[in-house]
Amino acid sequence: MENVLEINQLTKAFSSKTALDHVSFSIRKGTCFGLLGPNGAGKSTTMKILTGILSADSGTVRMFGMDAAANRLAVQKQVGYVPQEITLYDKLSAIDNLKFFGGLYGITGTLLKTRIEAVLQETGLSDRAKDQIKSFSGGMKRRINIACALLHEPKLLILDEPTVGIDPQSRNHIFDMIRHLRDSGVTVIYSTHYMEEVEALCDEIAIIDQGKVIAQGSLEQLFDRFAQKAVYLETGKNFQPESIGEVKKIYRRGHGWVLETDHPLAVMKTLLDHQESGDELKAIEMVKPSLEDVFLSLTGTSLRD
Ligand SMILES: Nc1ncnc2c1ncn2[C@@H]1O[C@H](COP(=O)(O)OP(=O)(O)OP(=O)(O)O)[C@@H](O)[C@H]1O
Repeated sequence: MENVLEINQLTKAFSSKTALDHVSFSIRKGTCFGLLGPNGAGKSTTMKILTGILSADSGTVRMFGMDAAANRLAVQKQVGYVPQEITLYDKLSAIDNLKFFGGLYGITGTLLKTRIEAVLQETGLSDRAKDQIKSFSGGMKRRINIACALLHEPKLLILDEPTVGIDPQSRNHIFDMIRHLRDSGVTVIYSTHYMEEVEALCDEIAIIDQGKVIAQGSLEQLFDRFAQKAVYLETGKNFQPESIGEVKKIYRRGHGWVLETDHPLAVMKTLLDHQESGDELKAIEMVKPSLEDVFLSLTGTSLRD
């Protein structure tokens, strides 16, 4: 599958602060790509370089097969950007905001009318079209902000932490919109510091920390490479966890034990065999790996810190 975006060795510093340190990744057409990292990792800086708001100190960006710096206008026409800060006119209605942003993209007349109807439908806010933005919840404002970025039917949609501080209903709506766009062939870059969002939404992920991409791949690849596999079990009093082979580490969790192992199936079989020989087994399951485990194993710190 063709790459919509190829970033190679991107660097950016603000005075003495290195924001991006040789960042490279590529994104395939029609995928949702998650840029995951803590505050200050460099996510916004990367996105601002992609949209031409900032220029990189060094490195290259290729978009749709073109050098982005040399073909800024041609590239920009195919990119929709939803910045972290909501940029709407509070005193204007949703529809007037959309007319304004449509004008910025050079869309006018019947096409503008059709596109406004389409994006309002996509955001689920058609019935609020004539209401002033100041009467909208944070989540609804965010949805209109996304609608603005979709007016010109971009092939690549870049969203910078779009769910910070919004209600669950709007969040679910945004997720549905993104999935729908992705399924219709739009490529999406989604930045967040919420691991659960990346797990729910993204096909490919780059984990960024202190300006560096520290891991990249699909969820399965990241779990496979970086998350410790484990088995959780609850047993009767006689259980002696030390007696289980192939276990690297054992610790208590809730009413049971977590057994870290590179061979969870073999450990589960051993445990089930033990049960046949009289040990009381109340629960046994594989521990589902998470991006939190991946981040912890890569950096030694928690993303939630
Ligand atoms: N205009 C600027 N001037 C000085 N430093 C900046 C500027 N913009 C970003 N930085 C610094 O660059 C680093 C990366 O910031 P960036 O905003 O890209 O991070 P982020 O991952 O998007 O985090 P956040 O979620 O907090 O926005 C941070 O240390 C930040 O303080």
